[in-house]
Amino acid sequence: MPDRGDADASPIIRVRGLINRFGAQTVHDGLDLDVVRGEILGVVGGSGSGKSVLMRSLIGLRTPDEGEIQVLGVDPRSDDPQDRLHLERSTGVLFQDGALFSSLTVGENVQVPLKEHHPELPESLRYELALLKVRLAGLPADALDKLPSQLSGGMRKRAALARSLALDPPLLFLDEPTAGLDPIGAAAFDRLIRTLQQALGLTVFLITHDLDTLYAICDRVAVIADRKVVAAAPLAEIERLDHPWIRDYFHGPRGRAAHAAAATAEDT
Ligand SMILES: Nc1ncnc2c1ncn2[C@@H]1O[C@H](COP(=O)(O)OP(=O)(O)OP(=O)(O)O)[C@@H](O)[C@H]1O
Repeated sequence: MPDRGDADASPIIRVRGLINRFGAQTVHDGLDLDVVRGEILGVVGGSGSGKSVLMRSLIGLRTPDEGEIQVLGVDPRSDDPQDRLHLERSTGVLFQDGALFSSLTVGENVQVPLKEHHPELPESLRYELALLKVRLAGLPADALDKLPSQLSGGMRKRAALARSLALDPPLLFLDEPTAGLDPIGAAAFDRLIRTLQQALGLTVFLITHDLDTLYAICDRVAVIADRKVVAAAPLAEIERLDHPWIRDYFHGPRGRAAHAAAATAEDT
């Protein structure tokens, strides 16, 4: 029986010596990362630095060229069906585009993982559970019977979040959840993630370009540069590091504005 990472002290995600290559291009070269149980870890890095490839490796969509990955104590590419099932049931994923089935209503979308993993549940209970998740994600009950195309971009993100929460996973992967949202919608989505993380005790791996998100909700930030995680620490520590990408990102005009906005929010 593998240790499926139930001991509280162990990191919920552990990556060692990860190497990912595409032909002659090396995207990750000896990347190490720990994600601590119960934290929101923001993952940042320049465009093409390998954030999404890292997430794909963690959720088992890509076999790394080298290195070790443990998610909840399990190798995401394990051949053991029990391990794969354990991970599928314990992780929720929100892809950048939401990836909802366009021909299904929001309620049907949320029920997809429930049908797959709990076919024994009666239809009425599945419906009730879908309603609960939709409400948890901050959508009105009448969103349940709408098609994704009938929702705004922000509501679609919430619907996709509701689906990712369908199985009550302890671990959430979010790829740029606020991309494409206006600043007010993005701030509301940030608050929702923070609230859910606290209420449900979630661990969140969150890829973002959004500096406001980092300041508003991330407990720690992992910076990917030079094909590795060059730093993983609370934001206050990251800001002090003398690394060219970190300097440009956090101390450029947008970084200063986000910092000032966060300081103002704390004062009020
Ligand atoms: N399936 C693939 N085949 C070939 N190259 C790929 C593939 N997937 C990713 N890459 C390359 O790997 C690099 C990292 O891609 P990735 O999508 O992880 O970057 P990212 O940090 O998420 O970027 P962004 O912030 O722009 O979304 C890029 O140069 C990309 O072109």
